[in-house]
Amino acid sequence: MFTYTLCFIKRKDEILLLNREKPQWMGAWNGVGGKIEREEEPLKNIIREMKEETGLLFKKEDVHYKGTLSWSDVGNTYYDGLYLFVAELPEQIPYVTPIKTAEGILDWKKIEWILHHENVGVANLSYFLETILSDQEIYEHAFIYEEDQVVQFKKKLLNQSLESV
Ligand SMILES: Nc1nc2c([nH]c(=O)n2[C@H]2C[C@H](O)[C@@H](COP(=O)(O)OP(=O)(O)OP(=O)(O)O)O2)c(=O)[nH]1
Repeated sequence: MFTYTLCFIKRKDEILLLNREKPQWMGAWNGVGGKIEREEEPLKNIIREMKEETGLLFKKEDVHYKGTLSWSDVGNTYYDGLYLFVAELPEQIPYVTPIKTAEGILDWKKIEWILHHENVGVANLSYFLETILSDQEIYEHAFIYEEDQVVQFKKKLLNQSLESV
């Protein structure tokens, strides 16, 4: 069981990103999410975090599980991870941005923009974002970090449903 969740909210060709206000990766864009509370299911957690951070309340059916992301260091002194989701925002829901929140600034960004610009997203965004937005398969994305930078990345098909984590 991992500690965190992370979700990318999608509307047509844009995604809602959070410009992080705190370390690590302060000033970089990421999805929204947070820490899973004891005995909270990952899907429940991400729906709660999205409501808290963006004000948007999603139905379970609009939030899709996209696998996991894990991290450790070269010496394996730490290991943790998160559950990845992509949520579809129905087009009829109006949503005004940017919005300043306690976590940072939220803004809609063109998917093409974030995929094709290096160093605007948190350290590992470019390794997994395209996959989770366009690939129907579910993967485990495993990273080794050194001082918050990716030194190794492995991607493996995941045969585990969210219900069995
Ligand atoms: N892209 C990416 N996101 C990550 C990684 N590690 C990691 O925690 N996150 C995400 C998961 C969460 O959505 C968010 C957690 O960061 P945070 O510093 O705001 O966590 P927090 O303990 O304050 O949690 P909370 O109070 O918001 O519930 O960052 C990573 O390696 N890559």
